[in-house]
Amino acid sequence: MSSPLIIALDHASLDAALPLVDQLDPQRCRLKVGKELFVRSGPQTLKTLHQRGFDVFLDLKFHDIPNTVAAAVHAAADHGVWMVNVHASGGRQMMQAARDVLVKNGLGTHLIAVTVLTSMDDDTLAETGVMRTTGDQALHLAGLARDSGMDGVVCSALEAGDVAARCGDNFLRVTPGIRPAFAQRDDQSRIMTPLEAIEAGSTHLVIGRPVTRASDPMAALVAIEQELSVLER
Ligand SMILES: O=C(O)c1cc(=O)[nH]c(=O)n1[C@@H]1O[C@H](COP(=O)(O)O)[C@@H](O)[C@H]1O
Repeated sequence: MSSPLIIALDHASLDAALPLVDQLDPQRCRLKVGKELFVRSGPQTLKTLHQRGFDVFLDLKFHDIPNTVAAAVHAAADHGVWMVNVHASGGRQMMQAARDVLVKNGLGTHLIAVTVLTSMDDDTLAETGVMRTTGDQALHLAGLARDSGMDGVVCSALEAGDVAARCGDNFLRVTPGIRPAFAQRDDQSRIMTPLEAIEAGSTHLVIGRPVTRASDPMAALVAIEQELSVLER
Protein backbone atom coordinates (compact mmCIF):
# COMPACT_ATOMS: atom_id res chain seq x y z
CA MET A 1 0.00 0.00 0.00
CA SER A 2 1.75 3.12 -1.19
CA SER A 3 -0.68 5.84 -0.07
CA PRO A 4 0.71 8.08 2.69
CA LEU A 5 -2.80 8.78 4.03
CA ILE A 6 -3.89 7.71 7.51
CA ILE A 7 -7.45 8.71 8.33
CA ALA A 8 -8.01 9.40 12.05
CA LEU A 9 -11.24 7.75 13.15
CA ASP A 10 -11.89 10.12 16.04
CA HIS A 11 -15.44 8.87 16.40
CA ALA A 12 -17.41 8.19 19.57
CA SER A 13 -17.82 4.47 18.88
CA LEU A 14 -17.32 1.76 16.27
CA ASP A 15 -20.97 2.09 15.23
CA ALA A 16 -20.42 5.80 14.68
CA ALA A 17 -17.26 5.19 12.61
CA LEU A 18 -18.58 2.40 10.37
CA PRO A 19 -20.60 4.53 7.92
CA LEU A 20 -17.35 6.31 6.96
CA VAL A 21 -15.20 3.16 7.11
CA ASP A 22 -17.60 1.41 4.72
CA GLN A 23 -16.94 4.11 2.11
CA LEU A 24 -13.15 3.90 2.44
CA ASP A 25 -10.83 1.65 0.45
CA PRO A 26 -7.97 -0.17 2.27
CA GLN A 27 -5.87 0.25 -0.89
CA ARG A 28 -6.17 4.04 -0.64
CA CYS A 29 -5.68 4.78 3.05
CA ARG A 30 -4.85 3.38 6.45
CA LEU A 31 -6.92 4.02 9.57
CA LYS A 32 -6.00 5.39 12.97
CA VAL A 33 -7.87 4.32 16.09
CA GLY A 34 -7.44 6.69 18.99
CA LYS A 35 -8.39 6.93 22.61
CA GLU A 36 -12.11 7.70 22.43
CA LEU A 37 -12.95 4.98 19.91
CA PHE A 38 -10.77 2.38 21.60
CA VAL A 39 -11.95 3.15 25.13
CA ARG A 40 -15.59 2.93 24.07
CA SER A 41 -15.55 0.08 21.55
CA GLY A 42 -12.36 -1.79 22.46
CA PRO A 43 -10.41 -4.47 20.59
CA GLN A 44 -13.51 -5.38 18.56
CA THR A 45 -12.78 -2.16 16.67
CA LEU A 46 -9.41 -3.49 15.53
CA LYS A 47 -10.88 -6.85 14.58
CA THR A 48 -13.60 -5.22 12.49
CA LEU A 49 -11.18 -2.91 10.67
CA HIS A 50 -8.73 -5.76 10.05
CA GLN A 51 -11.55 -7.92 8.66
CA ARG A 52 -12.26 -5.12 6.18
CA GLY A 53 -8.62 -5.22 5.10
CA PHE A 54 -7.28 -2.04 6.69
CA ASP A 55 -3.86 -1.45 8.21
CA VAL A 56 -4.52 0.07 11.65
CA PHE A 57 -2.44 2.57 13.59
CA LEU A 58 -3.43 2.17 17.26
CA ASP A 59 -2.77 5.64 18.64
CA LEU A 60 -2.88 5.37 22.43
CA LYS A 61 0.35 7.37 23.01
CA PHE A 62 1.60 5.29 25.92
CA HIS A 63 3.60 7.25 28.52
CA ASP A 64 4.38 5.44 31.77
CA ILE A 65 7.18 3.53 33.48
CA PRO A 66 9.11 1.19 31.15
CA ASN A 67 7.56 -2.07 32.40
CA THR A 68 4.01 -0.77 32.02
CA VAL A 69 4.58 0.68 28.56
CA ALA A 70 6.32 -2.46 27.30
CA ALA A 71 3.38 -4.60 28.45
CA ALA A 72 0.86 -2.26 26.82
CA VAL A 73 2.82 -2.19 23.54
CA HIS A 74 2.97 -5.99 23.64
CA ALA A 75 -0.81 -6.17 24.12
CA ALA A 76 -1.36 -3.72 21.25
CA ALA A 77 0.92 -5.64 18.90
CA ASP A 78 -0.81 -8.91 19.80
CA HIS A 79 -3.92 -7.42 18.13
CA GLY A 80 -1.98 -7.37 14.86
CA VAL A 81 -1.95 -3.61 14.43
CA TRP A 82 0.31 -2.06 11.81
CA MET A 83 1.58 0.73 14.05
CA VAL A 84 1.57 1.76 17.71
CA ASN A 85 2.97 4.82 19.48
CA VAL A 86 4.48 5.98 22.76
CA HIS A 87 5.56 9.43 23.99
CA ALA A 88 9.28 10.07 23.37
CA SER A 89 9.32 12.23 26.51
CA GLY A 90 8.87 8.99 28.48
CA GLY A 91 12.59 8.57 27.90
CA ARG A 92 15.16 6.18 26.51
CA GLN A 93 14.55 3.26 28.90
CA MET A 94 10.81 3.38 28.29
CA MET A 95 11.24 3.36 24.50
CA GLN A 96 13.88 0.63 24.61
CA ALA A 97 11.64 -1.56 26.79
CA ALA A 98 8.83 -1.17 24.26
CA ARG A 99 11.20 -2.00 21.39
CA ASP A 100 12.66 -5.01 23.22
CA VAL A 101 9.30 -6.62 23.92
CA LEU A 102 8.39 -6.48 20.21
CA VAL A 103 11.74 -7.94 19.15
CA LYS A 104 11.63 -10.66 21.82
CA ASN A 105 8.19 -11.78 20.70
CA GLY A 106 8.84 -11.52 16.98
CA LEU A 107 6.18 -8.85 16.48
CA GLY A 108 6.53 -6.66 13.37
CA THR A 109 4.32 -3.76 14.49
CA HIS A 110 5.86 -0.38 13.67
CA LEU A 111 6.75 1.43 16.89
CA ILE A 112 6.94 5.21 16.74
CA ALA A 113 7.29 7.98 19.31
CA VAL A 114 5.40 11.25 19.62
CA THR A 115 7.79 14.22 19.84
CA VAL A 116 5.96 17.51 20.46
CA LEU A 117 2.20 17.47 19.95
CA THR A 118 1.11 19.41 16.88
CA SER A 119 -1.36 21.35 19.01
CA MET A 120 1.54 23.01 20.87
CA ASP A 121 3.44 26.17 19.99
CA ASP A 122 6.55 27.61 21.60
CA ASP A 123 4.52 29.32 24.36
CA THR A 124 2.50 26.27 25.40
CA LEU A 125 5.66 24.16 25.31
CA ALA A 126 7.44 26.69 27.57
CA GLU A 127 4.57 26.40 30.06
CA THR A 128 5.54 22.75 30.53
CA GLY A 129 9.07 23.82 31.46
CA VAL A 130 10.70 23.08 28.10
CA MET A 131 12.45 26.24 26.93
CA ARG A 132 13.47 25.00 23.49
CA THR A 133 11.39 25.94 20.46
CA THR A 134 8.90 23.28 19.36
CA GLY A 135 11.11 22.59 16.34
CA ASP A 136 14.27 22.13 18.38
CA GLN A 137 12.52 19.96 20.97
CA ALA A 138 10.90 17.80 18.29
CA LEU A 139 14.30 17.30 16.64
CA HIS A 140 15.94 16.51 19.98
CA LEU A 141 13.27 13.90 20.82
CA ALA A 142 13.49 12.44 17.31
CA GLY A 143 17.22 11.82 17.85
CA LEU A 144 16.49 10.19 21.21
CA ALA A 145 13.74 8.08 19.63
CA ARG A 146 16.07 6.90 16.87
CA ASP A 147 18.79 6.05 19.40
CA SER A 148 16.20 4.13 21.45
CA GLY A 149 15.28 1.89 18.53
CA MET A 150 12.06 3.52 17.34
CA ASP A 151 10.97 3.09 13.71
CA GLY A 152 10.07 6.75 13.46
CA VAL A 153 8.30 9.66 15.09
CA VAL A 154 5.10 11.62 15.14
CA CYS A 155 6.04 15.25 14.53
CA SER A 156 4.62 18.19 12.64
CA ALA A 157 5.35 18.43 8.94
CA LEU A 158 7.35 21.57 9.72
CA GLU A 159 9.98 19.35 11.37
CA ALA A 160 9.84 16.39 8.96
CA GLY A 161 12.74 17.51 6.76
CA ASP A 162 15.08 18.17 9.68
CA VAL A 163 14.10 14.82 11.24
CA ALA A 164 14.94 13.02 7.98
CA ALA A 165 18.29 14.83 7.79
CA ARG A 166 19.17 13.86 11.36
CA CYS A 167 17.66 10.38 11.62
CA GLY A 168 17.82 9.10 8.04
CA ASP A 169 15.30 8.68 5.24
CA ASN A 170 14.07 5.29 6.47
CA PHE A 171 13.07 6.76 9.83
CA LEU A 172 9.28 7.35 9.56
CA ARG A 173 7.88 10.90 9.82
CA VAL A 174 4.19 10.54 10.63
CA THR A 175 2.66 14.01 10.61
CA PRO A 176 -0.72 15.13 11.95
CA GLY A 177 -1.71 18.79 11.87
CA ILE A 178 -2.56 18.44 8.18
CA ARG A 179 -4.92 21.11 6.95
CA PRO A 180 -5.95 21.29 3.29
CA ALA A 181 -6.71 24.81 2.09
CA PHE A 182 -10.47 24.13 2.47
CA ALA A 183 -10.25 23.12 6.16
CA GLN A 184 -10.25 24.94 9.49
CA ARG A 185 -7.24 24.96 11.80
CA ASP A 186 -9.28 23.66 14.82
CA ASP A 187 -7.00 23.05 17.85
CA GLN A 188 -3.88 22.43 15.74
CA SER A 189 -0.95 24.89 15.83
CA ARG A 190 1.83 23.53 13.62
CA ILE A 191 0.02 22.83 10.36
CA MET A 192 0.71 22.30 6.65
CA THR A 193 -1.37 21.34 3.62
CA PRO A 194 -1.10 17.71 2.40
CA LEU A 195 1.12 18.59 -0.55
CA GLU A 196 3.36 20.90 1.50
CA ALA A 197 3.72 18.17 4.12
CA ILE A 198 4.89 15.52 1.65
CA GLU A 199 7.21 17.99 -0.05
CA ALA A 200 8.61 18.90 3.38
CA GLY A 201 9.54 15.27 4.10
CA SER A 202 6.54 13.56 5.73
CA THR A 203 6.27 9.84 5.03
CA HIS A 204 2.69 9.55 6.32
CA LEU A 205 -0.09 12.13 6.79
CA VAL A 206 -2.58 11.77 9.64
CA ILE A 207 -5.84 13.49 8.70
CA GLY A 208 -8.95 13.60 10.86
CA ARG A 209 -11.53 16.36 10.92
CA PRO A 210 -10.82 17.78 7.44
CA VAL A 211 -12.23 14.46 6.18
CA THR A 212 -14.33 13.03 9.00
CA ARG A 213 -16.20 16.26 9.79
CA ALA A 214 -16.54 17.37 6.17
CA SER A 215 -20.11 17.60 4.89
CA ASP A 216 -19.00 15.14 2.20
CA PRO A 217 -16.06 13.10 3.62
CA MET A 218 -15.40 11.20 0.40
CA ALA A 219 -15.27 14.42 -1.62
CA ALA A 220 -12.77 15.82 0.90
CA LEU A 221 -10.63 12.69 0.63
CA VAL A 222 -10.69 12.77 -3.17
CA ALA A 223 -9.69 16.46 -3.09
CA ILE A 224 -6.68 15.54 -0.93
CA GLU A 225 -5.74 12.68 -3.26
CA GLN A 226 -5.98 15.07 -6.22
CA GLU A 227 -3.77 17.60 -4.44
CA LEU A 228 -1.15 14.85 -3.95
CA SER A 229 -1.47 13.45 -7.47
CA VAL A 230 0.93 16.12 -8.82
CA LEU A 231 3.68 14.14 -7.07
CA GLU A 232 3.10 11.18 -9.42
CA ARG A 233 3.64 13.24 -12.57
O1 LIG B 1 -0.24 10.79 17.57
C1 LIG B 1 -1.06 11.39 16.88
O2 LIG B 1 -1.69 10.82 15.99
C2 LIG B 1 -1.16 12.86 17.04
C3 LIG B 1 -0.02 13.51 17.50
C4 LIG B 1 0.04 14.90 17.45
O3 LIG B 1 1.07 15.51 17.79
N1 LIG B 1 -1.04 15.60 17.00
C5 LIG B 1 -2.19 14.99 16.60
O4 LIG B 1 -3.13 15.68 16.17
N2 LIG B 1 -2.29 13.61 16.68
C6 LIG B 1 -3.55 12.94 16.32
O5 LIG B 1 -3.82 13.17 14.93
C7 LIG B 1 -5.23 13.39 14.71
C8 LIG B 1 -5.40 14.73 14.06
O6 LIG B 1 -6.75 14.95 13.81
P1 LIG B 1 -7.27 16.25 13.07
O7 LIG B 1 -6.71 17.45 13.79
O8 LIG B 1 -8.77 16.15 13.20
O9 LIG B 1 -6.79 16.16 11.65
C9 LIG B 1 -5.91 13.25 16.07
O10 LIG B 1 -6.43 11.94 16.14
C10 LIG B 1 -4.80 13.43 17.08
O11 LIG B 1 -5.02 12.65 18.22
